[in-house]
Amino acid sequence: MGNRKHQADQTEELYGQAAGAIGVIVIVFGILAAIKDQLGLSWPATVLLTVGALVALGYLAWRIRTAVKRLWAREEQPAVTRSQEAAMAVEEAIQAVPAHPELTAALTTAGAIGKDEVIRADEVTITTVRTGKRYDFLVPKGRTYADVEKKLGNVAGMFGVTRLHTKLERSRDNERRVQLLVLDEPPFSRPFPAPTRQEIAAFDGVPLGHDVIGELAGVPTFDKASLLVGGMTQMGKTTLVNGLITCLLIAYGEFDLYLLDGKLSGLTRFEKVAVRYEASDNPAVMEDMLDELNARVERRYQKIQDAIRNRQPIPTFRPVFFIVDESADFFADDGTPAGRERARRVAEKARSLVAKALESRIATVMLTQRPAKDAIPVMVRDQFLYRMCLYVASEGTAKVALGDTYFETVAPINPALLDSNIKGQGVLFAHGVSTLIRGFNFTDEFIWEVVDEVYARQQQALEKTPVSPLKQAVDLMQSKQLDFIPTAELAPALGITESNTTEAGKKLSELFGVRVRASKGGPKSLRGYRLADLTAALMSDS
Ligand SMILES: Nc1ncnc2c1ncn2[C@@H]1O[C@H](COP(=O)(O)OP(=O)(O)OP(=O)(O)O)[C@@H](O)[C@H]1O
Repeated sequence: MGNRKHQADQTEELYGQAAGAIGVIVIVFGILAAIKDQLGLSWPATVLLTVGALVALGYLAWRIRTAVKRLWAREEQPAVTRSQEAAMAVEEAIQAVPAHPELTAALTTAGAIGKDEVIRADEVTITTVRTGKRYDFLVPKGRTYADVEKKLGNVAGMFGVTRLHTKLERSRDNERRVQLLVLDEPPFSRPFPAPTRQEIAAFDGVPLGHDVIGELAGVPTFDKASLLVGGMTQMGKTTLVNGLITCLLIAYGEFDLYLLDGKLSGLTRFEKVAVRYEASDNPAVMEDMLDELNARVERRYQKIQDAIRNRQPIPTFRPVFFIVDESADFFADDGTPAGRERARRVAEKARSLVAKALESRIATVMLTQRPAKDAIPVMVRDQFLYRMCLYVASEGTAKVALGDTYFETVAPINPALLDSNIKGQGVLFAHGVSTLIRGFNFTDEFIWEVVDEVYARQQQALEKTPVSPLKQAVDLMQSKQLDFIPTAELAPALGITESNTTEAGKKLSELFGVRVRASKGGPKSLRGYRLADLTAALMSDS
């Protein structure tokens, strides 16, 4: 039934098409006849001419249609095409250069680079150094060294080590370059030999210790800077500061050293070359030293003001280092009203001194084994530009030494995670950068040799100073081998005939022209002068 209907439909269509064809032929024939009639041509010529004209018209229509299409395409497509082209180019480039599998996986998982980014294998160099491996590579375009620095803890984890096992260095030539050191074993598992004089002298700044690969590390300068060192007892603070003073004596040029040895014997090796050395844990002694140094600051500021007023260049002052071992004791009070008042004064004077170090070139180094919140007043702590923390039991204690916001800084190192059995290691935080270092442990012989050399230099300089009442006093004491001379004995030697000791003291002060600390000394505890103080006054410029 369906078949028969289909056949009927086909026959019907055939009839329709035949009728249409007959119609078209009749029309064409009519048109050709009309043309023939008009042009007076023969039948073959009329047919050929008409076909030729129709073909030419069809070709023209085709040309116009393609031209219009191309024009539209050009207007609509460029943005899409270009971005597609760029994406294809990137993809091709990525496919062309293989990614470094280890670094790419570590950095993407750590979140230092994006999931769709890679570290190109041809931009990675891996070198084996004596303590581990150094990866030198470029982060993808649009990223910088800081992206890795911010995630250093996570990156270390990806290498199966801790933040303590890593060291990151930035390059001077390219913001994208990262130099990542990954240690094979915990830092400072093996001691590094103490540096030679040449190495210390060649260091660009003041070295404080070795870094984890055994290179010298420290601070660029102590000009306009002070250092606070915290760490639990027996962790190596005193050894570290002995190393620091030794390095300063070797390479920092001429400077005045004021030492307050709260541990009584921690800094004694340097007494010979110090302008003032006090072995005491008495806050009164601290206050007296602070008064002396603050007076120096005042004199220096006076000179700066005078220079500015007179439109003269600002004088360059001789650097001064005030080093206080076990400083927390000096801020403690004995519970009495007088003790509390003194503690308040000491804190204020210390704050003032550290704050004013900026222009007066007086740098303070304070060490404390009790970096508890109240051990060193916050107003004093806040003034230190450089911070160092050796092993402490908790992150909270580390914050006291390194600053309350330390753990929010870039790539911090937690001192509570240090191995307390490896003495002298600590976190140095300077100019926003944390470096794990281990202080030098110089032999006594090395330190004595350096001290003796500096002492000899100081004596030579002393001999060359022009004759003055101060110089006469120093010469007199040296010739008599006296460490202390009572006022009553010194005054007549310098031509003062006053018999009253107080008056004689005043006249001596006028004669010296600078403030020299008079103190009690000698077997009878008489008022007089110490050789160290007279020498210091003679040597110091202000
Ligand atoms: N860098 C180092 N290398 C090897 N040994 C060190 C180092 N630093 C310190 N030590 C050793 O650690 C011990 C403690 O050192 P030091 O007296 O300097 O510590 P400290 O923190 O000042 O102690 P305290 O606060 O109790 O006075 C000493 O025996 C010292 O020799």
